[in-house]
Amino acid sequence: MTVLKAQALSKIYGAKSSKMTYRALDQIHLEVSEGEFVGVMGPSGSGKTTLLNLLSTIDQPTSGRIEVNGTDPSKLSNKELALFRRRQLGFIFQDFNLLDTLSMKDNIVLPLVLDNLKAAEIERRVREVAEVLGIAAILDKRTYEVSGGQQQRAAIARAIIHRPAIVLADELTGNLDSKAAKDAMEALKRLNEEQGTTILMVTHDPFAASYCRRIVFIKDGRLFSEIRRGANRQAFFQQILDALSVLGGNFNDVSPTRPE
Ligand SMILES: Nc1ncnc2c1ncn2[C@@H]1O[C@H](COP(=O)(O)OP(=O)(O)OP(=O)(O)O)[C@@H](O)[C@H]1O
Repeated sequence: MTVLKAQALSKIYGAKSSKMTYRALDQIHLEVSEGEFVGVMGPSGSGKTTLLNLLSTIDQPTSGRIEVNGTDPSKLSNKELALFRRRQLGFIFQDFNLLDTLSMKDNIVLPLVLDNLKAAEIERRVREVAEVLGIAAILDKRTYEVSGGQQQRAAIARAIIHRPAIVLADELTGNLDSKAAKDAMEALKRLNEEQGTTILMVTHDPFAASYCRRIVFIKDGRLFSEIRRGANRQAFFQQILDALSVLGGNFNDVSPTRPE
């Protein structure tokens, strides 16, 4: 089943009346099926953030259509859109976006509290996701008492606890050291393989990307190429580096020597 469908998506920044317009995305087609783990890569300025902002309904396309689970968010009222975002989408950010005043557990359960789930069901779900993400022991701690890696895994728990149709992640390993990045990616891989969580992740990082099952590359706002992982992640890592070198452009964060 197709969870996310983007058809002929274009984004032009700048007012139509002004001469200063910029075509950041040009006729992007992208379909993500249920249970897929898709990476989006491309040089700086290629349009990755713009694409993610459109898919996450933070911004609207200049032309083209988006559907998530059969719903076109542009047809929703503001109130319906807020509900749609809260129920159908899960977000993971580079800087975790956890609330410092709350415990890890209170951060994680926020989407369920907003949806008025029963306390016993909330408790059951938080235990379940904390177990999968290896953060059961730190649920009562605050952000400043745990590592960046643990914060990111708590943020992943918050992104999936309400069982969204798709999880959208933006440079989720960008603020993590290599060990924490590996832990976060292994956790996402487990969620994808064992629970069928559908994930779309924008990243600069070939190591993080090697955990995806499919990667689409964009350049100058257009789809450039696509690769799929076979059984071997190491081989896929090399394939990603090769694809990036063909793509060209500026990849400041690429570190091909990162330890496995
Ligand atoms: N609000 C805006 N107004 C005008 N131009 C913009 C705006 N946002 C982005 N752009 C331009 O659109 C292009 C795509 O930007 P975007 O941030 O989507 O790229 P990116 O691939 O995410 O880059 P990076 O990897 O550096 O984060 C860039 O040339 C950028 O300068």
